[in-house]
Amino acid sequence: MRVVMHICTYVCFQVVNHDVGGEVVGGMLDVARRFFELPQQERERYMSPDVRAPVRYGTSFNQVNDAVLCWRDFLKLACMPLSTVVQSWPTSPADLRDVASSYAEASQRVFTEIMEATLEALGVSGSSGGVMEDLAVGTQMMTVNCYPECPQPELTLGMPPHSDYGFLTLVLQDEVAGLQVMHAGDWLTVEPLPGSFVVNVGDHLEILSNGRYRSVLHRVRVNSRRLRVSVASFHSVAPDRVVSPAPELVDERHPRRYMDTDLTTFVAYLTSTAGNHKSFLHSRRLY
Ligand SMILES: O=C(O)CCC(=O)C(=O)O
Ligand SMILES: [Fe+2]
Repeated sequence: MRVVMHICTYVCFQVVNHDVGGEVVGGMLDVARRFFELPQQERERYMSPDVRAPVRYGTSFNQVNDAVLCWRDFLKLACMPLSTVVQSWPTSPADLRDVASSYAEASQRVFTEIMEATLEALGVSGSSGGVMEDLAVGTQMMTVNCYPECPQPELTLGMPPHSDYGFLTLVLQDEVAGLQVMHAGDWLTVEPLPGSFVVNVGDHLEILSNGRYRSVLHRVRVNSRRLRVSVASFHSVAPDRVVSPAPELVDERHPRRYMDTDLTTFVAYLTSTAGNHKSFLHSRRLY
């Protein structure tokens, strides 16, 4: 695969010309749409208060803590190890398991390729405690988002400003704009490029890179005209695996900026607070 990257802003980029077939990305958006068209009772079977559940349907951002609800429904699917977790995924639409597992595999493949290039660019490839090996047996969570048409879009958001927790997030958006990233004090809309992946730097990469790469603050706006669907795939190491600044990137001129962290600490943080903005990451900062 030859990845061509279009730098759309300073803080995130879109990948086009990847080797994931149109039927895989198109199929994923299509089955996502059909899932959200299912009767409410069918979807509600997957509701769970347990944020660690391998399949979880819900609404808003963090339903338990949000003071103001967001205009969004979601289906979260754990994707690793795929052959085990797929058994708990929804059985309806009938092709969801097949289509979503092909998509999850493709996304993990693209992630691995971009992550290898990223480590090389940082000068930590082949070392840093075998991060690629840890990622190969790490975690992948897929969030399928649906933002219905909203009669008063100026009163709410699809998602509040936040950064993602993992190393990189691959976002597949349909043709409806809504995702915005913060750059130099302004919200920039990431224009949908059909079939492309938007790649966001997450908190774990900010920590690993000792702040060379910054996780991107982003939000989702809703509109009154068209429902929007997106699929975000979050990639990280296993929940108990510690993420720390790569030793190669810490020296006298670049002191260590972050405490060690792991996914378990992040989940505990999320269940205790609204977790908006970059608050989790800031809680891991040393100065
Ligand atoms: O809907 C989008 O474009 C982005 C979704 C997102 O930021 C997330 O699921 O964390
Ligand atoms: Fe996000």
